[in-house]
Amino acid sequence: MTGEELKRRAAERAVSLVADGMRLGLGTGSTARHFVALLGARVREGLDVVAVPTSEATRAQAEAEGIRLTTLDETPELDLTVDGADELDDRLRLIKGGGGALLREKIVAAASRRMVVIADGSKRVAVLGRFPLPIEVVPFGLGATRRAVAAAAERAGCRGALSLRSAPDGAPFVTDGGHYILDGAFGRIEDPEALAGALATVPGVVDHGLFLGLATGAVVASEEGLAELGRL
Ligand SMILES: O=C(CO)[C@H](O)[C@H](O)COP(=O)(O)O
Repeated sequence: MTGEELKRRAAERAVSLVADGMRLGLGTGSTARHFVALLGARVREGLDVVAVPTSEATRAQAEAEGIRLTTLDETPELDLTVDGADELDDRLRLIKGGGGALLREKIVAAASRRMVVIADGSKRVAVLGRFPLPIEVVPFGLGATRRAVAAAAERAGCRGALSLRSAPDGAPFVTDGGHYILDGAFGRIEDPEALAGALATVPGVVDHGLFLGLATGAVVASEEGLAELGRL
């Protein structure tokens, strides 16, 4: 089975969790894209839901699928968010933000009663950190913020290169919120909570891709079948 087929399998299970009347959060990335496509098919069959997208890319896809959209201003509490992840551990701690949407993804997940992660088996790790940690920063003061991020990470036991993410044209990648992303190649993050706490003290850091205590469940698809973690 290809990676895309595995992602679709996980998305199919997540779509089965959606019921009429639900207020949904729609994730971002190639796995979430399968979910939005499958959800769109159910909406065209008559399913009545309303959804908040976590990126402009997902907004465009959801609109094209005919999914009714809302905002967290109109609908501040959601029933279920379904999103992908770059890594997840057995305690449902995540690294997200490979697609650059981590800030809206975290706001939407925090506004949801349930957040279900959909992923293929390659995303499951024993210890977070193989995937570089995205850290969203304000462009102003980038040099100083980068130094402060490095110092904060070191206090939490993490060292590694902090690379400014680039767009395909070589310019800095700019998030939907107008920020830059530093990708921290820390390797093993032994204490994600300590790192999250340390990063939160740095002025100029808007947010980071550690999602701790947000995911309530996960569907992980591999050749062996679907593994379900936590509460779906
Ligand atoms: O956090 C994300 C975007 O900001 C994505 O959920 C994450 O990067 C996983 O993407 P994919 O499903 O394409 O592997």
